[in-house]
Amino acid sequence: MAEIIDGRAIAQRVRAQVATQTQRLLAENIIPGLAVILVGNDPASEIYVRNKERAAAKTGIHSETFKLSATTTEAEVLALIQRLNHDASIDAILLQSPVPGQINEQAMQDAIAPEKDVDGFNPTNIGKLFANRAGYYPVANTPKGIMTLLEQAHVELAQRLVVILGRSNLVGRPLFALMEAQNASVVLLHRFTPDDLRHQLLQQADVIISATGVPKLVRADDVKAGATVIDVGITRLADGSLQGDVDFEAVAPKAQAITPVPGGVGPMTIATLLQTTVELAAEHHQVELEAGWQNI
Ligand SMILES: Nc1nc2c(c(=O)[nH]1)N[C@@H](CN(C=O)c1ccc(C(=O)N[C@@H](CCC(=O)O)C(=O)O)cc1)CN2
Repeated sequence: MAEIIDGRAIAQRVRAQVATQTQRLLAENIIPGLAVILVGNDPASEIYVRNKERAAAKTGIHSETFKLSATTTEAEVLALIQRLNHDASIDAILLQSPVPGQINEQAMQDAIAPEKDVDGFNPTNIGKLFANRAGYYPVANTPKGIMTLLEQAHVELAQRLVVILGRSNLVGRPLFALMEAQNASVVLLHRFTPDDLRHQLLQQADVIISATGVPKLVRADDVKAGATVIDVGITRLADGSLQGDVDFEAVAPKAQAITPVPGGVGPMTIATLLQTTVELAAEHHQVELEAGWQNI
């Protein structure tokens, strides 16, 4: 039976480290500031944003949430982003995704100042990631959190075959770059990959990351014995339960390590958001954070 990678426990350790780092910054009169913009009434987004507010407050980060109506215009969101770009009390700006149809999400991501782009969605930061530039820049929090999970579970990436299912800007694409930078051989598959090719590649993978939102897409016969399986998919079923992309019961007995849904990757997204907020605040004030995140 596989090791179950406990995302809640690892996220808790990241949050404790964020609280410690925040205390260090506060001692130098630096208050890390996070602005979260929520446009519209998507019920899941409302919960995620509330959880972000609560988690920030618990760690000592100053957070402000801007709840805008579903009819807010693009010009209004842009004006808010521009105001926050110039607000010295704000180190990190996040526009909760998805946004209503009248708003061009990419244009808003482009408008967030790269040095406050806590989601790492601005093309300047994406470019640095894909060019494997040295120095600090923000990276999308779900893939960054997955890298923390793998590190904490002592999963080796160098010289391993990693297969990623799903090429979103939120998960698959940045994860591809992060894994490649760790000297993994990475294959990024998507909805146009033929089923038989997907099956053949998955069977060879040392590490599988699935971020498709297709319930139970990854089955036991897709997985090589001893592989590590990371499930990013979260689908709410008719009975209210959550189902991942991986058939957990069937795959777990074959895998070396596996994340559950819920309680795997999900909790890392908010913990890593707080981590990135503190890192951005430290960057802005040119303060070196003493302990590395690897000490969690
Ligand atoms: N601007 C952004 N928008 C969105 C992001 C993001 O990183 N930046 N990610 C997701 C939503 N998200 C945070 O925003 C998020 C998703 C899931 C979880 C989580 O803890 N999931 C739990 C299950 C929760 C449940 O019961 O529904 C788990 O998997 O255990 C936290 C945050 C899209 N938008």
